[in-house]
Amino acid sequence: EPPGLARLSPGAPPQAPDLLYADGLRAYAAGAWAPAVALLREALRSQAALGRARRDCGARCAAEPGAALPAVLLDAPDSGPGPAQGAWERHHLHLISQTEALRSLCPYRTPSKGVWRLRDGQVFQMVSGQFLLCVWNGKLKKLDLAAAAAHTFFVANPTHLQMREDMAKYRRMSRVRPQSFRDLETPPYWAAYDDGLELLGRQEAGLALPRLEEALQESLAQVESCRAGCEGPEEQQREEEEEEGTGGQGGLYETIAGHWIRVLQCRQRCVGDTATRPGRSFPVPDFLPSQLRRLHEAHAQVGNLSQAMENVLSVLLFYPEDEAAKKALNQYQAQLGEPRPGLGPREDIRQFILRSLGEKRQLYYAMEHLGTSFKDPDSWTPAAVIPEALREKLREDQEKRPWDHEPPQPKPLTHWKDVLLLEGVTLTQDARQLNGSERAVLDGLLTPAECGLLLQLAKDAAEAGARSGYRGRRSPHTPHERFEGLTVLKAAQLARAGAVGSQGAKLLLEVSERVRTLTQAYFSPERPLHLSFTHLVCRSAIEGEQEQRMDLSHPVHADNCVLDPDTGECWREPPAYTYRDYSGLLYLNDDFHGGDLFFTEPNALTVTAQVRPRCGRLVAFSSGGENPHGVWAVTRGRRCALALWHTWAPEHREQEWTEAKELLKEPEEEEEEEEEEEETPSRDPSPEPPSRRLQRVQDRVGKPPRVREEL
Ligand SMILES: O=C(O)CCC(=O)C(=O)O
Ligand SMILES: [Fe+2]
Repeated sequence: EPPGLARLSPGAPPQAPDLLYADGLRAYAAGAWAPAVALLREALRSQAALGRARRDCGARCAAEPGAALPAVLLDAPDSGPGPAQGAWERHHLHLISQTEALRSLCPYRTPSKGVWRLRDGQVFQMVSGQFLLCVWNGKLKKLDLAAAAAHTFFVANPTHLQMREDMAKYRRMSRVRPQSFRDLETPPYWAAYDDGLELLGRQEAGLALPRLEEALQESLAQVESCRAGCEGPEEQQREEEEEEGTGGQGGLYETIAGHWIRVLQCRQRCVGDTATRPGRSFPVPDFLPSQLRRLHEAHAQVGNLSQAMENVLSVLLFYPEDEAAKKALNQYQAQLGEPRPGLGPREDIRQFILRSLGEKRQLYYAMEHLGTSFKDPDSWTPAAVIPEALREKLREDQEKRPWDHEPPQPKPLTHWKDVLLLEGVTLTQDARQLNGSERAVLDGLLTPAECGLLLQLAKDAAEAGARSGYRGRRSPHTPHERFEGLTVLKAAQLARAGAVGSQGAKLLLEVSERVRTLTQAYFSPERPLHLSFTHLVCRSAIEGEQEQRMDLSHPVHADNCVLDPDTGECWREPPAYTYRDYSGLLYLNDDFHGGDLFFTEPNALTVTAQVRPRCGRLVAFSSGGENPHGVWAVTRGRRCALALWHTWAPEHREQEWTEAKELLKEPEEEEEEEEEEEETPSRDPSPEPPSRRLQRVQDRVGKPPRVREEL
């Protein structure tokens, strides 16, 4: 056991969680598993206690306005070099400093500096404490806790590949019960809300009510807790600014006002934060109204009409024009008979809305007069709260809003203008956006009709295979998916035999050439690339085997070398296809669940970028160790893509491509050629030089291959 570890004594007040965490890590490094687990659990416990203490203190501050103000703050406003402050600012400052002064009395306000640092986005580290916990617990044979910790970590970090594997291992262990996979950090309001909904579904409104009420109370408490935590990161940010010499220049007023605005912005985000969690979310931004709706319905079902009224009136506080709520209100009023003047919305919700609107007013004021920004997370904010001068601009922004979540606007590849083929193709993400060096996502390579034709080809080929006794086999990568692969030559042979349409087979060839041209133009304009292998691959989820899948559709790998995740090295030697230089994946559909492509760091663990397949989308990247990649499990439906690999080495050019091309020639073309050959018999004293024939084939390949409009 390393020296100087924090002492843990039951019942003692919580210690700074970051220090406990650091000690836990030291214990781990020394292999002292038992103290490591104890310290980490204590770190998590004290982190939670800290949150509660802040929340309670915050509530006390709000309840006791008007404490004495430090004179320095009140005297200060004019001392700064900023613009002269008017009465509003003075008043504002007064309010701010009042709250600030009070808050400074809160416990944990000035604990070890590191606590703030911990709060600053390092929750992940705390969660990774869970991760380490599970490793240690595995060693300590506390498997139940290990599985729960692993599950907890995994819910928060679903792309963590190491944990995915560990989870799979725990699931295979017969001693770990399914109930062990519980989320230690699921907020209680979620469990309560889920229970409430389930009971409502079973027409058990009476039992549902206490659970739904608990969910609402707990969510409001969680929002409070989040609000109370809004000062830590800001505090740190200010410290850093000061260290960098960027802070403190605008005078005390600017510093405090800036701080206050950041606090308000943070508080406004709290409902959203409470409503969201990786892997699970309430309908945001309707988090509170949606709970109130369930509540009024449940109360009405059990005949609590006055409570049904209170809840529906609360919904109307958010959305005064909500038709369904207005209708329900009328109905409840009619059922109640005599008017009840004393009945109003719930007090907790009324207070919540009043406070939130007060904050929004201040934020909009600052936006209008101090030039700060504020993105209102709520859709229920009444227009009257927004200053006239800002409304027009915000409305425009709102209209743009759906694009906020879309990938960056594709830019046309103007510098490839000379490549006629590229008409309609756009660059959606470049290497920088994909966090790599040689990676790109291009869209618009196929029309929907072309995708349809290639999907049909894959389907017909699979059926032809099934008829000849070849069943779609299990994927080589996972037992939970079927895998069908079709090469260009096989497609051409099947077309020749009439088993698949020749249009699809021809398109397959044409499209692969389209991808090659693009890949070369983008990554290797100076040095020709050749196709070395083209494969139309479909992966289908096997029904009934998709519950809690932990495996991948395609494990992380690099395409031209053997990846060693431990060292991050990639060995360019067999069995890898070492001659592959650039990879391309051209997707044909998106009507399946899961199946996104992802890139990782060379450790094969940290996901650096993800791409959702869709018709006509090409992901192209260099095939080496700089681009380890994999595919998330396909859990429903069928995912089809054209996988292509390019090489600089002409000797590795795909022979089958040329054979397929020959096979697919139309009879007239062949006749034409035969005729020509007859015209120039080999006996001819001046035979056509071989290059001429090659030229003709190339002409055909090179004739505007854009069949898109014709399809
Ligand atoms: O289908 C994909 O998105 C990736 C497939 C892949 O990486 C491969 O076949 O090497
Ligand atoms: Fe690959």
